[in-house]
Amino acid sequence: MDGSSVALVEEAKATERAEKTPGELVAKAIVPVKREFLRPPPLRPCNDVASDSKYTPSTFVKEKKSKRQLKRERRQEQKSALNICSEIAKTGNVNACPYNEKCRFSHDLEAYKAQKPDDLEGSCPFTSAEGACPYGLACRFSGTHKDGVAAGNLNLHKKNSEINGLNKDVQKLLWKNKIRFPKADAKLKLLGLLGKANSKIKTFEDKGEGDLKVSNGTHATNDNSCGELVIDSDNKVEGSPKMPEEDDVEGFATDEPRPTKKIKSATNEECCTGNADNGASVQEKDLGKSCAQIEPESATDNIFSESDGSLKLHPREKKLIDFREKLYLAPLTTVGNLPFRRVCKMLGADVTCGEMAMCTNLLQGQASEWALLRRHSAEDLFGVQICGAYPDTVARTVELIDQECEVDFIDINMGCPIDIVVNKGAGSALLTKPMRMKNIIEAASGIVDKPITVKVRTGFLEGRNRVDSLIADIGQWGANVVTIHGRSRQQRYSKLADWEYIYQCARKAPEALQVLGNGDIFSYLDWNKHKSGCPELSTCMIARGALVKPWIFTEIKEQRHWDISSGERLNILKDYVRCGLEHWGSDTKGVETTRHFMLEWLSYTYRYVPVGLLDVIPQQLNWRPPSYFGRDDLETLMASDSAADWIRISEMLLGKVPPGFTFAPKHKSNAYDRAENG
Ligand SMILES: Cc1cc2nc3c(=O)[nH]c(=O)nc-3n(C[C@H](O)[C@H](O)[C@H](O)COP(=O)(O)O)c2cc1C
Repeated sequence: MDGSSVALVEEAKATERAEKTPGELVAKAIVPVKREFLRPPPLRPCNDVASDSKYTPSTFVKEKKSKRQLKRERRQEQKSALNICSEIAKTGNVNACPYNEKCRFSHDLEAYKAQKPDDLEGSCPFTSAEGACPYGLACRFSGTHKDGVAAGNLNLHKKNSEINGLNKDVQKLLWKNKIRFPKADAKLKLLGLLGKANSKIKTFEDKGEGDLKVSNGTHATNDNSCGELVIDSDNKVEGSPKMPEEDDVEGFATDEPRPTKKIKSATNEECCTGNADNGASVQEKDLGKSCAQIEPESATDNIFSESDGSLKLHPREKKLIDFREKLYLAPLTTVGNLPFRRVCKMLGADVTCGEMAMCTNLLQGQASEWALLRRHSAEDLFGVQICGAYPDTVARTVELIDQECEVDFIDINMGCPIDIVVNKGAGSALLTKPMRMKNIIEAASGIVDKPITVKVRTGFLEGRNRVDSLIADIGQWGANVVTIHGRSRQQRYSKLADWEYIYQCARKAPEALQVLGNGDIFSYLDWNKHKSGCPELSTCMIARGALVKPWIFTEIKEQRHWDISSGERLNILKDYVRCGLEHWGSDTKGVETTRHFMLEWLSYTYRYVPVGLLDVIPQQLNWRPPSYFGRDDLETLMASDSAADWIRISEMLLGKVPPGFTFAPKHKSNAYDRAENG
């Protein structure tokens, strides 16, 4: 079909839509937009945002480069004028860097200044903070810096607002496999789970879970990824954004490659590795004694004290959290990053949770994975989510997080549907292995006083729901909360969430186990319906509803449909940009990382149709928006499903994209039934 015939077909479809009654549109899951706002869809070669626009050239899939080649290119890029050494940028003094010519970054201040793009509009996000901007001359808002104020310390800035950074010393010990896990191992031994047959913890050379990479792009791990991305010189997403301090702040984790030589597992098999048969009968005092016999190689090699009283496996007093009525923003890989969570907090979310982090990657000290555990001071009720296939990996991760991070609860993802996770036996695969599920929950909950929560789907296979038969056990095993996403793994996002089944499970749950429902909540009426439909539910979790309209939390709190204006929506994006620049940095890299994640988010926000344009209120999450005009140009732009228009929005807030810019959303939001991580 040529262009003009496509246009005719589209126009005919639009006319047909305009002739349908609101009821007929709803029956077809199309948003019933008032007739006067409808318009024919703009002409595009195809409806796939990834191939849309001049910004996404067909060369998007690049040839695969070897690790060595990538490393060489990275080094060259670091030395180029684009990447000024942070010490020099901070002070403006070319002699300020203690590494001199050994520094990996450019010291050519004049060349840097010559190529530095003009400042962006707006003011530096750090100017109101104590001290001055930690990015100094490299800040894209440096013109707004106060003269004569020395650049601030990035670490200090972050310390004031962000916690849960991985300590560099701990990271090195993790790399060397020299951290020991007395609580986890004692508990595993007690449960008879520390024997070789059960232990799946691998050394770095093992190509097991640790090499987990996710093919569909929703979550990739080992070499920088998982939602926190690094943008390379072409601004193509490669992995996790390197937190600035990973490079240059003493004491924080780094993305430097781990040592390659074969490392012996520090687990003392004789002492701590139990025998699967005898574990359950081992006496507590014997456990304590045998573990205490291990001589750490040096005092600093063993960060956990051997005389830790917690080795005594007395049942712990859990610090319980009452989730009732609390508005819970779901864990969301990639898009549920710290700046997004801050925005949701501003708009009324009560509970936030980090993006899913893989246990094996955390245990290997991968900085990009640890970045997923970061928490902002605004997140006053915060949990992290982990995913693992075996009790030992999960229990050790829980012990490590308990030791290293400040979190209010730890959630175990037992619902992740993506193949690479499921194929390793983690995520929703656990729904087919109740014994493994039991062992994981018992081991994890037995070693910390923080609540252990689990997130599940209804079951693995369509029509074979499992959770109702497990729910009493889940409580018995030690979980304090279970969140049920009302779909099976097989179902992914197709069909509506089965809330009747969620209610059934909630009614069967023991009193001590709080049950949270999850699926398709998109308005305060959805929320009210589930809360009143099943008083046994403690609360509900909101995922895509918050992505598409983060003000859903305000709507629920204020019990209204907010006919939000495009200007108000833009202000929310501005807040995100400010939080993004604070988190990822106000230098070029930080700006582009912020842009990248904002674009990921914008690949959801266009699905919102303003209340004032609707024939039927409220909009439902599974309805597809037709093409329509907004009440002003900005509203029309915000309704676009084109990546080029999302980029235009980003340019309103973060300046022009660099030459050769490409963007394709990780989660293709126009594919309504794609699998995500939960
Ligand atoms: C982009 C995206 C990322 C997600 N990442 C996670 C995750 O990291 N962990 C998780 O348990 N669920 C994840 N999920 C699933 C959601 O938390 C939630 O269970 C699911 O979307 C159903 O809720 P909803 O209908 O409100 O969207 C993700 C969902 C989306 C759309």
